[in-house]
Amino acid sequence: MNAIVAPDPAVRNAAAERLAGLATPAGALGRLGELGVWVAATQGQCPPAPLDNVRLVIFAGDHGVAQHGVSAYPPAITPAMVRTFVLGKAGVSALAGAHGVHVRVLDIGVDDDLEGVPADVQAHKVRRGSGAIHVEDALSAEETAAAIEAGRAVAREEIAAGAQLLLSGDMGIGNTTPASAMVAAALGLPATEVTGRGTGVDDAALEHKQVVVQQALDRAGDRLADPVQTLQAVGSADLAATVGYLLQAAESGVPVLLDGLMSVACALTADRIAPGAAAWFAAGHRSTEPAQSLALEKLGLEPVLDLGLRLGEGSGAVAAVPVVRSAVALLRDVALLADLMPPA
Ligand SMILES: Cc1cc2ncn([C@H]3O[C@H](COP(=O)(O)O)[C@@H](O)[C@H]3O)c2cc1C
Ligand SMILES: O=C(O)c1cccnc1
Repeated sequence: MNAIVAPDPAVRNAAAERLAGLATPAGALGRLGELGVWVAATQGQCPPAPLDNVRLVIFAGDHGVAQHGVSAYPPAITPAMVRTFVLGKAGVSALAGAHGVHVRVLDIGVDDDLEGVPADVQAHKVRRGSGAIHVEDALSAEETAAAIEAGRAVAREEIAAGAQLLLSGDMGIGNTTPASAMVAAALGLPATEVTGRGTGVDDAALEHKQVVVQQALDRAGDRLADPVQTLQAVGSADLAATVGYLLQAAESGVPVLLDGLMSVACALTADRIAPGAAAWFAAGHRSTEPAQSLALEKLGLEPVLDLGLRLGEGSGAVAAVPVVRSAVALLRDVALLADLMPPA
């Protein structure tokens, strides 16, 4: 594990100074000002460069626990949606098309052979489906390491393709159950405080889902004190790959815009593995899932958008991209007040 170097503090100061000197009233740009300063610090240059190459990776996988009444939808949706991303017809595809974001979908642990989809979608596949976490480990130790390394390799590929900003997305029926367990493990909270409705389960199913999450936490016991063991016991292949992707981005000094529950649960886990990683992350949106807000609070991240969105796929991150680009444009293109005033 390489140490995380923080975004450049000298550039951060220079950017904050430039922001304060813009031809606007002090503080008038609000959160847009702060975001621009963050981008500049992550780039190590002020003014920051425009974000022309923004890249989303959707990590897909199935979850054994989805066979046990925790989702409003059947697992067969997962491979169907992978095909839909490939066709560019999912919710996030529409947003990415509107905002010029490159999308890549990867089958990390889908319980299907996905015959006919381009081979590169399965280039990093770890296994077919992850274990039902309330009764068994999600992964073996070897699979956990392989999934984290797969995510790291994907981040390196995206960075080599010129990524200036990386986004993480998820697809996998049942995945809000392991993601909630990961947040509970990191924060030491009981299932009742973290578990939400995911795709929209009713009251009875929510109660059952809370029991299932708590069973997973109790089964894992002391292993939850360790973030990698947490992934092995109550995570999944796709979530472990997402953690590797986020770790590699932070280590490589490439900023990340986070999405909803799965993305943020993985960011929290990455920051447990490599403290300081979160300095490279910004939060795209606030999801309706309680665990997502709890994790954002722990990471000290304030979401850019709050739209009541609970789609996943990276949609909340992609929706926030124009706001981040706006922040960059302001810090780059607004005159300095001092340059407008006649010399004293
Ligand atoms: C058609 C459809 C498209 C989706 N796109 C993202 N999700 C989202 O919902 C799932 C998580 O919720 P739960 O844990 O309740 O199953 C994940 O697949 C997530 O990406 C979808 C779900 C459905 C049904
Ligand atoms: O927070 C999310 O991203 C989310 C919430 C519900 C279902 N799918 C995703």
